[in-house]
Amino acid sequence: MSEYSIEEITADHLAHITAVAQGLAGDVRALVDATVRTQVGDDDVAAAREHIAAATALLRREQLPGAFGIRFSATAGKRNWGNAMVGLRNPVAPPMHMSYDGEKITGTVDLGAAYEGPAGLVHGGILAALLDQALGSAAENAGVPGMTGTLNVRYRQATVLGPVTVSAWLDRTEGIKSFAKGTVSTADGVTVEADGVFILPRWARGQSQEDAVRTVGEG
Ligand SMILES: CCCCCCCCCCCC(=O)SCCNC(=O)CCNC(=O)[C@H](O)C(C)(C)COP(=O)(O)OP(=O)(O)OC[C@H]1O[C@@H](n2cnc3c(N)ncnc32)[C@H](O)[C@@H]1OP(=O)(O)O
Repeated sequence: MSEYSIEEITADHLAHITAVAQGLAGDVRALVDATVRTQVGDDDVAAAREHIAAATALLRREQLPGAFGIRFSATAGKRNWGNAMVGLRNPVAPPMHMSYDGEKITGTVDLGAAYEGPAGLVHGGILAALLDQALGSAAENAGVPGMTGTLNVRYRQATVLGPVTVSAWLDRTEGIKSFAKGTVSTADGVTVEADGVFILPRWARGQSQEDAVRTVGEG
């Protein structure tokens, strides 16, 4: 799995690149929201597109050959900055901010117009993705990581666009299988429930638990 790598990084450099990455991703998220909601005329859209094309060309001057991958270092621990749900450097990620309280995980995220499904409501696929991430992270955090084998999602009531809380915890393990559960909540209460099976893949079995977390972990 060449997309996992280990690198040395100083605390100062980490602080610097964190700020740069968060700034850029935040700017692009703002651009996406502005794009969804803009009501300006054609001339302004054309002018904006020129600016966007110039910015894209600037960023393309030096690119990674592929995805960001997952990088480990002594200073930063695991950096999954390209992750589609939590990636610090990925403007597609809402992003969900994760916090850990023992084996319980809480993700907070503010879902704006870019995440709409039904009118004014969050797209169901986005909610499933957030739950996948949180449940997988709960298994990983409990030391029993795995790839998502099955994820069951029950949409109990509509999730209005806006602030959302995702909760996840490990329910039980059976050998190399971890069973995790979770919910999505808003001011309306629990809107979505999920349970999932996370499986340590064959190629990671036989490694130490620490190495398995390192090589299978993706959250
Ligand atoms: C570090 C941490 C991470 C941390 C994670 C952090 C957050 C992650 C969040 C994002 C998660 C993702 O998106 S992950 C990406 C989406 N998922 C994937 O791409 C997974 C693709 N699928 C696979 O790679 C594979 O099918 C696996 C790994 C799921 C299983 O393959 P395998 O390893 O060959 O499994 P195998 O030996 O045949 O079976 C082992 C046991 O699992 C059962 N089993 C096999 N497949 C499934 C299944 N889909 N659903 C249920 N159960 C299954 C079998 O019946 C068997 O049970 P028994 O007979 O032993 O009882």
